Amino acid sequence: MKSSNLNGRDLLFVYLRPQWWRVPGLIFLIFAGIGIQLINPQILRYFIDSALGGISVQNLIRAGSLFVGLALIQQLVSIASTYVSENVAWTATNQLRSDLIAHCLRLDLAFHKEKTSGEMLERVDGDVNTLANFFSQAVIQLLGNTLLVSGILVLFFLEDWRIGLTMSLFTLVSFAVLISIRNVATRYWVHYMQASANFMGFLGEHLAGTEDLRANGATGYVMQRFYQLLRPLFESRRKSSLAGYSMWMVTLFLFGLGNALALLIGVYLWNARIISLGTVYITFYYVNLLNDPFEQIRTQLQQLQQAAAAVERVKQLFQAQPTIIEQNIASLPAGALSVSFEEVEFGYQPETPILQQMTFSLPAGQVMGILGRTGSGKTTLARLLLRLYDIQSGSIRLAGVPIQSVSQRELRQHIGMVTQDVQLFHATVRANLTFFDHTISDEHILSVLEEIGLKPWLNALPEGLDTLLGSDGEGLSAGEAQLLAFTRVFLHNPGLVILDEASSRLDPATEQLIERAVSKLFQGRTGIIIAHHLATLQRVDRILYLSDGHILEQGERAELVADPTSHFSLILQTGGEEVMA
Ligand SMILES: Nc1ncnc2c1ncn2[C@@H]1O[C@H](COP(=O)(O)OP(=O)(O)OP(=O)(O)O)[C@@H](O)[C@H]1O
Repeated sequence: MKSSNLNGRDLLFVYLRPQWWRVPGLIFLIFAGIGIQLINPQILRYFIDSALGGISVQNLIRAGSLFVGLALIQQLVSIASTYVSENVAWTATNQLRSDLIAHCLRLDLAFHKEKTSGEMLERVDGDVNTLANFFSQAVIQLLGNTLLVSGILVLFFLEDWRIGLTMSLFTLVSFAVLISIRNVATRYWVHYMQASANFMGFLGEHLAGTEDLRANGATGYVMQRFYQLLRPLFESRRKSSLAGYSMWMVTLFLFGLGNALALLIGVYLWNARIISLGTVYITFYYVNLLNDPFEQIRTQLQQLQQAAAAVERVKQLFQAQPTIIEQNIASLPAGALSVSFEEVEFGYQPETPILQQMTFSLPAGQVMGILGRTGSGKTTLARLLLRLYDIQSGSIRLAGVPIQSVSQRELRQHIGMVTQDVQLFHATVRANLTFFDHTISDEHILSVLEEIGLKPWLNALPEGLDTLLGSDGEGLSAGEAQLLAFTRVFLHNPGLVILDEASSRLDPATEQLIERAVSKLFQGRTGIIIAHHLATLQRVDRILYLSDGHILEQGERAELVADPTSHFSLILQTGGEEVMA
């Protein structure tokens, strides 16, 4: 569904329109439910007045049964309308959810780096849930309850104009009082929600970082911050609970007042022989029937505001557009790809350049090692090759083809990247390796695992390829996680592989496995290694030495080694730890 250029109301219309055929049924159910609620007390009046008038027990039983039967039907109608409205709401909002997720996945990295994952969850799930709740309950209740209150007031007038007038005034005043105190309670509630969001954000971040916090002895600091956040949480919660309680008290008082008024006027009119005892009773009954709709209209009005705000935020999210414009006017050849950068300039913010005057080339099938101090731009260079960001000027070509003329999909198919921080999902080993691509056969996966030396690891797993991995690769060593990432690349078979080498030291056995896997990975492919160990550079054909976003030195490794004045030989002589960080 296309939703980017819509205003808030249109957005709702687009998603609710396919549900239109359910609307007449829903309206019928709402009217039926209200009708029964209004009619049923009339049977009570008949019951009371007839009992006093000396009617036969059989007729009384009949009236009683009718009352109970109608009450039962009313419950069934309310179940049916809830069923239909939940269906309307969730079918419409599930479509909205899927469109939002698909839209977010299309947005580029720059957008996602700007938003925290909590914020995205709030947009895609929290706001859409608010809308779903609004459509499933609020619309029905708001509409139904408004009709019910109006119906009750009309019935009061039909009974006697004095009852109608008194009760209409009572309704208006009560409603005004409830709305005005609600504003006070809402203010406290907003404070509490903010304090709670701060607290949850803090908790989430620190629980995720438990390992580092404990290793660095920062638990005391965390506890102190915890107490600092707990205090406002406690205070705002107390205030908002008190405000909520006071509202409840006011509501109770108002209904006590309503009952007293109904009794007073009822008794007065009965004494004057204007109405029957049954009418006194149903006046009393209808006043009590006002209780629920009042309470619900009040909360539903609040939900209406929340839903309006949610629609606005969802609409804004839809309006965010990818800055990377897709073109599909060229394709890349199969096999190893040459890489060339010409006069590339790039900054995450255009006014702050990160890579400047970057010109180098790497022939197809060769391996280039990139080294440089931390922050020199190594990762940025890799991101540009994958076109996660667009450059400000210059050109990047693969096999002579400018990368912006190739579709993102094709680019991803021809480039494999292994980062230091391997993302693993809470799914089977198979799904983690194939990224849920069912066309890759188990035989193929097993042969690649064998080739990479991960077969013994796989054999030790309880259910082989079907074993579920913990989220975030829990239970895997950093080396194993990297080997799994290598397997992904092998299965995918790209022509260019970018490897951000693990900077931490691995145990010698894993190191050896990785060494072997890397050699295989680069066979018949072009390779770029962001190197963190000098030893790694022994395997490369070319060197690119970055400093502060510039190329300090580049060339064939053998030539640079042979030249004693080169920066690279200097690093080799000194061990060069600081540039290999
Ligand atoms: N998403 C981003 N937004 C803004 N600036 C960024 C972003 N990512 C990196 N930078 C900045 O770009 C510069 C180059 O960073 P980059 O990560 O490419 O360096 P690096 O050489 O890979 O460093 P390291 O070896 O520590 O990974 C740094 O100054 C960094 O602060």
